[in-house]
Amino acid sequence: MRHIGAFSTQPVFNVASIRQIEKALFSFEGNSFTVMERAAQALFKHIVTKWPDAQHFVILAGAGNNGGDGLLLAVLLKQAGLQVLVLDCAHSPRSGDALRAFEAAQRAKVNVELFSIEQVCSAAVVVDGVLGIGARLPLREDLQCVVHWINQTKHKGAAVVAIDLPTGVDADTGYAQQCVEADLTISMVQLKIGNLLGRGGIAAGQLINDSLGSQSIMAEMSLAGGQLHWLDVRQFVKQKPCPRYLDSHKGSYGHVAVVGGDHGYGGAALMASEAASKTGAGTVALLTRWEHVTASLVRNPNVMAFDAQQEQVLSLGIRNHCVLVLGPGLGRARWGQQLFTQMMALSLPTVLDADGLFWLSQDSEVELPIGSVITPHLGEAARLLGWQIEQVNRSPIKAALLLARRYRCVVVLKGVTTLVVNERGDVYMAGKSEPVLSKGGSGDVLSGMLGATLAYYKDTLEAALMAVSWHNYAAGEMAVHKGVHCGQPYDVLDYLD
Ligand SMILES: NC(=O)C1=CN([C@@H]2O[C@H](COP(=O)(O)OP(=O)(O)OC[C@H]3O[C@@H](n4cnc5c(N)ncnc54)[C@H](O)[C@@H]3O)[C@@H](O)[C@H]2O)[C@@H](O)CC1
Ligand SMILES: Nc1ncnc2c1ncn2[C@@H]1O[C@H](COP(=O)(O)OP(=O)(O)O)[C@@H](O)[C@H]1O
Ligand SMILES: [K+]
Repeated sequence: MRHIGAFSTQPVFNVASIRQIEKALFSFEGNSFTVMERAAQALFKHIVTKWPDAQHFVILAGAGNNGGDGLLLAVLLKQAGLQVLVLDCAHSPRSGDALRAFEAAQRAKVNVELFSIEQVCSAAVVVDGVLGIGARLPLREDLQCVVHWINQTKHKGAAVVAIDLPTGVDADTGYAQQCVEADLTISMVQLKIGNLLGRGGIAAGQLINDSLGSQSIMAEMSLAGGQLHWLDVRQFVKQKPCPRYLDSHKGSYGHVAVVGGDHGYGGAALMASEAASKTGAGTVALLTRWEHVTASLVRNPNVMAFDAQQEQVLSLGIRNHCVLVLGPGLGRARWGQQLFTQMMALSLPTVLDADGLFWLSQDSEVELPIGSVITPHLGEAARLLGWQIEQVNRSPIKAALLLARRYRCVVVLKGVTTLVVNERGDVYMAGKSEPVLSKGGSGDVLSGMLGATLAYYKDTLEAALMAVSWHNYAAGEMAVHKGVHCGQPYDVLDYLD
């Protein structure tokens, strides 16, 4: 556990660290098979708790220890008087604990058949014990058939449980081309990156981690990849994004200046400024094209709207100790470029988003002001790094870390699960899939929210985590009330209270 402000987060590990923890756990317990037995008990407990009426189970078991867990689970289900069939997917001989588990299943007279794509399945629950953290991708062709069969079975109505992680997901990155789509994933020992990020985060379904007793031995271990954290958005939002106190005034909550909105893109700047205000900034100014000033005043009279080209705007709209949100709708023409240069020269903590990131990528000399945050999506991160988008998709943590070090700032790498990373190398993963956010404008709202939290919190990382969590959580609430199609990016702001 790590504490950020009043909140705790869960540690997440790469495969190398999980192997280290497992090794320590095996030596603490005296042998590894005991741990596999405990894994099977944990699986049994979680599955019968979730599906108390299920009578019929099918378990797909691979050659490794993930299959071993599945085989021992089959023994427990049989002993409980339930119907269970193991479909054997091992195309190499079993050894070690996996072999012992297979022998235990045979002794218990568990029904084991060789997997065939023609197999008809009427089970209520199908368990994926094909591959765990030992998987090397791409999947061999026969295992691709197994994955396809499991997903087809799910479409016919069975519930799917993945042991440790869905087969087909890369445990170190969450990347997958074809993978099992689980309803429930029971992660063993500790959370892995692949349980949370990218395709892996979606394919996991509901995620439970069972530490199998590893918690107590981890305190003394120094682990590679120990800087990774999972943040439960629901826990973070117990505190309002910018909590208000009784003896406060507008100056207590800081000033945010949103800069952007070239011709055609006024909406982006309007949404960002509205977001800053509704998130709780004390005062908000919008510096935009004069054509957008009236629209802003009509929609949000609380936001001071200025023509960015007027000389005196700098003294009116931008104040000492204020935070800038630079980029929403800034555009890639001369107007945007000039504003970018002018604003960077002020050395104020800045949220750099959208076209602000474009201008950043065009100028290798720029140094970001202290306390700044950049908010790229995968494409913007790829442009800043000179990578292909697919490269960022496959290695998002590496990409975010490189950006945080290069620009000496906090990086919010946006996606279904968003990464928040600082220069020191702390990595936070936050958010669950909210397809209602997959609409132009969602990023603009987030950048405005970030402006407000950055003005409020002393700690830049905490500010970023607060905005990202609230954005994701409020989107979920908004989707319930307005629907995933009708809900608009700015509607998120009605669910912050
Ligand atoms: N006592 C134990 O050993 C414990 C094991 N655990 C389980 O063990 C798993 C790790 O076990 P393993 O290290 O045996 O790894 P896996 O069970 O993930 O699989 C390794 C096997 O799959 C094969 N394989 C890998 N990639 C493949 C591909 N693309 N196509 C075809 N075959 C492929 C390998 O050659 C090897 O035979 C964890 O995920 C977890 O489920 C945990 O439950 C903790 C306790
Ligand atoms: N399916 C999704 N699940 C969760 N969050 C999402 C999803 N789709 C988009 N988002 C979030 O919405 C925002 C989109 O930002 P961005 O791509 O910059 O949009 P825009 O530039 O159009 O405003 C990000 O915060 C991203 O994390
Ligand atoms: K699995």
